[in-house]
Amino acid sequence: MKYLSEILDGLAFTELQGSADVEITSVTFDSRQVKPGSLFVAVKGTLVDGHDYIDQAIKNGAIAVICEELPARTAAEVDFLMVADSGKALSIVAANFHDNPSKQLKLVGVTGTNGKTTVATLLYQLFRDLGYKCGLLSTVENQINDKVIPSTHTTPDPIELNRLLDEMVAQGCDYCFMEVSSHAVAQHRIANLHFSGGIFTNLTHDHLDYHKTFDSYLKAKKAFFDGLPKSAFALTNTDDKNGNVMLQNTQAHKKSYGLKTMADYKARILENQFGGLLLHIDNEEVWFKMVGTFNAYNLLAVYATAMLLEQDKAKVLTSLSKLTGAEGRFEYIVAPNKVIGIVDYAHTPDAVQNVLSTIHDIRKGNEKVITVIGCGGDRDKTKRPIMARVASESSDKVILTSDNPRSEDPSQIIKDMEEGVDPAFKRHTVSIIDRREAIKTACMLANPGDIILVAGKGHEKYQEINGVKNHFDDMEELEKQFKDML
Ligand SMILES: CC(=O)N[C@H]1[C@@H](OP(=O)(O)OP(=O)(O)OC[C@H]2O[C@@H](n3ccc(=O)[nH]c3=O)[C@H](O)[C@@H]2O)O[C@H](CO)[C@@H](O)[C@@H]1O[C@H](C)C(=O)N[C@@H](C)C(=O)N[C@H](CCC(=O)O)C(=O)O
Ligand SMILES: Nc1ncnc2c1ncn2[C@@H]1O[C@H](COP(=O)(O)OP(=O)(O)OP(=O)(O)O)[C@@H](O)[C@H]1O
Ligand SMILES: N[C@H](CCC[C@H](N)C(=O)O)C(=O)O
Ligand SMILES: [Mg+2]
Repeated sequence: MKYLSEILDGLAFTELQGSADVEITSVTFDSRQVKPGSLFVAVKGTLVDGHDYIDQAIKNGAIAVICEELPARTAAEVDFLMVADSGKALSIVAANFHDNPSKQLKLVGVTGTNGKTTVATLLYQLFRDLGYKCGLLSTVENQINDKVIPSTHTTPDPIELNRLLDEMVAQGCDYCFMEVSSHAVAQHRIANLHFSGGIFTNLTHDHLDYHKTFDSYLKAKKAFFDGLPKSAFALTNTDDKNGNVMLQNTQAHKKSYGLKTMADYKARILENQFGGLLLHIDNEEVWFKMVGTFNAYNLLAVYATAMLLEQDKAKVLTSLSKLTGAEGRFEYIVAPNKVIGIVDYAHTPDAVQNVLSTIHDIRKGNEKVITVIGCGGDRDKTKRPIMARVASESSDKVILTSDNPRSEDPSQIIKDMEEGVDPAFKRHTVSIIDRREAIKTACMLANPGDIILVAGKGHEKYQEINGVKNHFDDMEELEKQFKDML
């Protein structure tokens, strides 16, 4: 419980109706979650306008409302505060309600199109191994020390986010490593958090359904770096085309990492094979368990962050060399007949390209590469033909299938993908709507030594069709098929 005046600290409001400094029991932006004594923040969303639910919030017991437009008639017993942007206001009141927990932790955010989960998870695993109490907020799961909390978003809403950070403080955490999605920046989910550092991995095509243009997608990512405080570090990948752009307007300490260009933290790949990576990193040669050039970038970003957080170099490299990263990222199994199955969360054109290039780099001879891939429904449609083109050009056989169709017709999603396949590659591309059947077919087509890539769903344990999430696990499907492959 907190007094309204405490929760409003730092919030600029233009008009106030009612003046009682009431006690607030909870803060919410969803009228359905309102309880007696709640502060309701009316936010204009992508589907509906929270202002239309103010009456319902009051009926459910709200005693204060923050909004951008005052309703025609306001209830006398309720405090109304008018603000320019309710989304921003929400992040301020959510942080105040929980006593600004981000200021009591060393909070490091990771942004970029690909690699956020991998980098944040490796940092969490590394700092746990170094003996610290830590939190993790990621696409796969949230963690507070060893407690696992299921995650619904890559970056939670401001209320959930501050609640989790508050619990981390209560559990004595020193650090929190979190993913910062572009949606989160655009929707002010991370506004008003105090970061000790920011990491940029890369920027390639994704989420154009939401951001409309690549430029506004870049601006959302950059806004995170622009907002970092002077005391923080801003660590960028200088090999990425937009790596230096990210640093242009930040007041944080500018730091860089890269494999190719001049950078503060450098690494070179000496060996890249199924068993792992041998890197020349900051003048040391170290074997890592993680595979592929993209993971060399992720490992280097993690190493640089650990150095910026003043950890011991030798301990960091020893610990990092043992880690395997997040679930469903280049996870592989080998069948009794030596067919290799890889599950990877590649769901952008660049990620598909990277994972297939890695497979080509590390396969021993001319083993066939069979790719099973789909694209999510109700998400960026423009990436569908490109993902299919990339997959067909870099595989010996491609099975186009369903990912999470959500509310869309799966056969239409597959048609959108087929449009991208060059006629020269059509012969080795088939479409099978049922993902289970698609994986089974890939296994039937594979000869000993061949490599099957099942892309797009990684760690996900469900397939969402028409609002229903049915149990589905790519690795489990591969394991079922592999058992009988003698
Ligand atoms: C498109 C999008 O990002 N939507 C997010 C957004 O919802 P919204 O504001 O559009 O919600 P809305 O349904 O229009 O409702 C508007 C307001 O009315 C309120 N309302 C609504 C109904 C009602 O009865 N009463 C009521 O008060 C709602 O609580 C809300 O405040 O804000 C919500 C709270 O933060 C999010 O849960 C929701 O995520 C949806 C479910 C989603 O799918 N988001 C994805 C695209 C997303 O955010 N992905 C990124 C990562 C992508 C990546 O990994 O790269 C993520 O960070 O997870
Ligand atoms: N540094 C990287 N550069 C390019 N591709 C990468 C990189 N790291 C991982 N990938 C590819 O992208 C996929 C997703 O990786 P990861 O989950 O770490 O990214 P993410 O940014 O968290 O994704 P999301 O936006 O869905 O949360 C991996 O399975 C791999 O195929
Ligand atoms: N975080 C990503 C996940 C995509 C994963 C893919 N399996 C899909 O459902 O589209 C997104 O929201 O776009
Ligand atoms: Mg992620």
